[in-house]
Amino acid sequence: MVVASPNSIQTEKIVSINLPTIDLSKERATVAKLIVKASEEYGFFNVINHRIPQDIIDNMEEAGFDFFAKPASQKAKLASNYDSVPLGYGCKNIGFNGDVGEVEYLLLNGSASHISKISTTISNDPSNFRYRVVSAYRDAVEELACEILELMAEGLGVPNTSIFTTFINHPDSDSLLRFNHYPPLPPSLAFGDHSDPQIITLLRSNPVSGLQISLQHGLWIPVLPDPKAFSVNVGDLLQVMTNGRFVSVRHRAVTNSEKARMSIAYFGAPPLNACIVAPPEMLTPERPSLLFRAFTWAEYKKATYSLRLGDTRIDLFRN
Ligand SMILES: C=C1C[C@]23C[C@@]1(O)CC[C@H]2[C@@]12CC[C@H](O)[C@@](C)(C(=O)O1)[C@H]2[C@@H]3C(=O)O
Ligand SMILES: O=C(O)CCC(=O)C(=O)O
Ligand SMILES: [Fe+2]
Repeated sequence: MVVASPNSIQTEKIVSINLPTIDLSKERATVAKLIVKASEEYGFFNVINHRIPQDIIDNMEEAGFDFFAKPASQKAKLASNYDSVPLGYGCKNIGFNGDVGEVEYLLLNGSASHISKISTTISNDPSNFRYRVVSAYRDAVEELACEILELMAEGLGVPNTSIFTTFINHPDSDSLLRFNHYPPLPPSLAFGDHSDPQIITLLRSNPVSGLQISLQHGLWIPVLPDPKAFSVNVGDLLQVMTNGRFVSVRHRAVTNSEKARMSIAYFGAPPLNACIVAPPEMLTPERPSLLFRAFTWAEYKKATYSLRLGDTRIDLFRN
């Protein structure tokens, strides 16, 4: 079905299709194959029966809504530029290079000092916020991300099935958590077209639409929120490590007039010094040579932050 896009989102077409939903409780080899197929065809899929306890999700969502309901002056105190990354609170500005949108966000990294600073400002019960809310959520989604990455390696036939998980399991992994809050506004672009630079993203939102993915230039597919599911998308690094078999899909978020939307994203990233390169098993008769040169996550991250949101940074690393 093709319908006209909202006026303020220019002239692109919005196309509805059913994206793959993968039931993690089904037979392992079948699940692994389905995940590989979805990662190749869409770079994006939903997982259900993920076994993350609902109270861990509810506590995190409640903390997010409580935070965004605070006065602007209080939230603004949490803006920070840590290690050249815009961590903490941001409103309408995305990154350092002039990208704007109707989103306010809270970006957290795993460092104890950062979460501890944020916790004392955000919550009257910092220890509860830090350990029982944020850390519990992060541990749970990280475990789910590892399960999915193991299934991907199995489905791809890579003998070392922990090839991807070792990066995000690592104590120095550079993973991030991000709350995005979209106020109810006439349909407009709130978080512009981009791909996620890391290995894998696990995203969920309250039951309000807004996320769209692009499989073909100019065609946008709305992703309907499913309260039972986590949305999973392939990041740039996983596209590189699968030698282009998996696609790091471009996506964006739009506002709607009726309801506020809040999404929570986990970006699974390797340690800064990790070397990113496709393993030999990814070389096939169809792709006999490496499409991307080897690089470290530090190099890739530097390129990411020096560019605009919508830039295709991965192209800088092609052979
Ligand atoms: C404009 C930018 C914001 C961003 C860093 C960048 O320079 C380009 C990529 C952006 C992005 C998109 C996915 C994630 O939300 C994010 C945290 C990331 O790792 O890359 C953001 C960055 C950000 O908002 O800091
Ligand atoms: O809010 C959303 O659905 C998308 C957010 C997103 O793409 C991001 O945080 O990188
Ligand atoms: Fe994203």
